[in-house]
Amino acid sequence: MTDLFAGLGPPLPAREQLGDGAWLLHGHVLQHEAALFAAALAVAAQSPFRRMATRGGGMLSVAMTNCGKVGWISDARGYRYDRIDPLTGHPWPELPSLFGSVAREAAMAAGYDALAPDACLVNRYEPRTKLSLHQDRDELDLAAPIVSVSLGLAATFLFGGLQRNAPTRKVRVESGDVVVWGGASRLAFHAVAPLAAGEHRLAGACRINLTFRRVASPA
Ligand SMILES: O=C(O)CCC(=O)C(=O)O
Ligand SMILES: [Fe+2]
Repeated sequence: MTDLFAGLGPPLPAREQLGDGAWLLHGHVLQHEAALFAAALAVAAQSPFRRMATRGGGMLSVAMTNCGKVGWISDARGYRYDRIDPLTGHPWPELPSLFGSVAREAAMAAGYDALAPDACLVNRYEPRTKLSLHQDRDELDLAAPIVSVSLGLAATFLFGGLQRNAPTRKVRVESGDVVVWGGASRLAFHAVAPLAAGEHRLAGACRINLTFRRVASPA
């Protein structure tokens, strides 16, 4: 009998461990893919994607926007969170309710308490753009995990250790995948390799990533 699945390799596990307290949840939000993508576009219709400057005088290659109580920004003064979008002069768009429920649930699926995000950074990667090795460390609340949702073109995500020079693990992240890191891995270095060209049925030639964070400690 012909094996229809011959050559496809073993099926991916639902949950792949990337480090202590760090998990890649394969296809975890695939059933919400279209709605999440539409909600991200609605956010960008209010607060457009833009490339941000860096303190060093450069520019991030990835275009970004935010929704939630506070948004992450970078400019000549450095990195910080702000309630106001400097481009529009208005508060960032509200966090769509689907974003809140997905972040809450994905944190729990990775073994954390429900996450109540007060910030969502929306990154738009076009072919050849990348995110260099960094830590997410501008948040006051380091007890809450980071929940990162991939949509659109697949990318190579690099997950390292607590030191910049620690070896990194490279994993492919596809639309609908979620990476959650917290606890002992909360300050792990991570990066996104330059995006390969391609065409995604929903997103076209780009990848959108939603990074949900708890910036302020709960009152
Ligand atoms: O795009 C990703 O997968 C990671 C995003 C990220 O690390 C960040 O926005 O800080
Ligand atoms: Fe990050």
